[in-house]
Amino acid sequence: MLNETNLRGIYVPVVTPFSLDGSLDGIAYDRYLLDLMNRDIQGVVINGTTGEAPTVSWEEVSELVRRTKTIIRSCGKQLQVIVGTGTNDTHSTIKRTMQAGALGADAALVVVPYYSRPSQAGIAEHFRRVAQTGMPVIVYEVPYRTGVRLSVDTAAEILALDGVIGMKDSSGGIELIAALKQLHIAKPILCGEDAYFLKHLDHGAAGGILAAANMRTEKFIEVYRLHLDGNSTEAAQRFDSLMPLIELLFRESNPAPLKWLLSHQGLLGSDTLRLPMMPISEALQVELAKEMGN
Ligand SMILES: O=C(O)C1=N[C@H](C(=O)O)C[C@H](O)C1
Repeated sequence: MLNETNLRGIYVPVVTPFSLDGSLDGIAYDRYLLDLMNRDIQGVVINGTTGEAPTVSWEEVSELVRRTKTIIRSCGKQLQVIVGTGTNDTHSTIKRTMQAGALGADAALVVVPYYSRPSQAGIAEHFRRVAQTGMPVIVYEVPYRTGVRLSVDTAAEILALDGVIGMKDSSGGIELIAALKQLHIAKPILCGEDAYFLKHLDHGAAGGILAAANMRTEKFIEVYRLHLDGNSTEAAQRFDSLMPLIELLFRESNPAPLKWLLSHQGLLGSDTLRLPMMPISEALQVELAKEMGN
């Protein structure tokens, strides 16, 4: 199980591979995950934004968790498995969070409830109830997707809950992490906005959940370690060299560019997405291939 001490380092949010007919491609998933096993990451995140959570059924998520646990075990690895269980309904979020625990997940990534635009009190109550499940909970703050922004006070209140072990900050800036660190919040905050990774580390982030770390994983790990060792100039140099890739991967909706690259590299059988997500433009394909040197 994850806790507030071991939630740190680089986590890779995994894509959900689909066959050309749109069904889950378990064979491609196993191949892709086996390739990730060769890298020195802290863990994987299933059913995050990168995993196309809105169009993946809970049965499919369960299958991905089972496959992931089997592969990690067969490789003799100790990788942490975080599963996205958040919905915009407290009841179903609690149910999924408990089911993720039963499947062997180490923590649940719970997005701030989207679409309904609940009050700050409603959001805090949502997390209080989910935290009572006993599953370690990571709060996922991504206001440009949810339509509602956590206030600093609400974020601090939620982070103070027993059972909430940390936060993934995709708030689109440094204001939230800076304010929480000013309040001496000790629970780990992971960067969830790739372009801000270095800035978040500068403000005390404990690591990152970064879609771009599917590519050039070792370089992201180097940035993290160099920064940890106080070698900020070298960390900045390494990070600068990652910025063109990050910019391309987020130029069109994540994870479409990443899926295209993974299929271009032969790790996925196709770059199929489920509607309303669409494949990337030809212009971006050309730029991505050039950036990756193939
Ligand atoms: O899959 C995730 O979790 C991530 N989500 C962010 C987003 O696209 O909103 C980006 C981050 O790299 C990983």
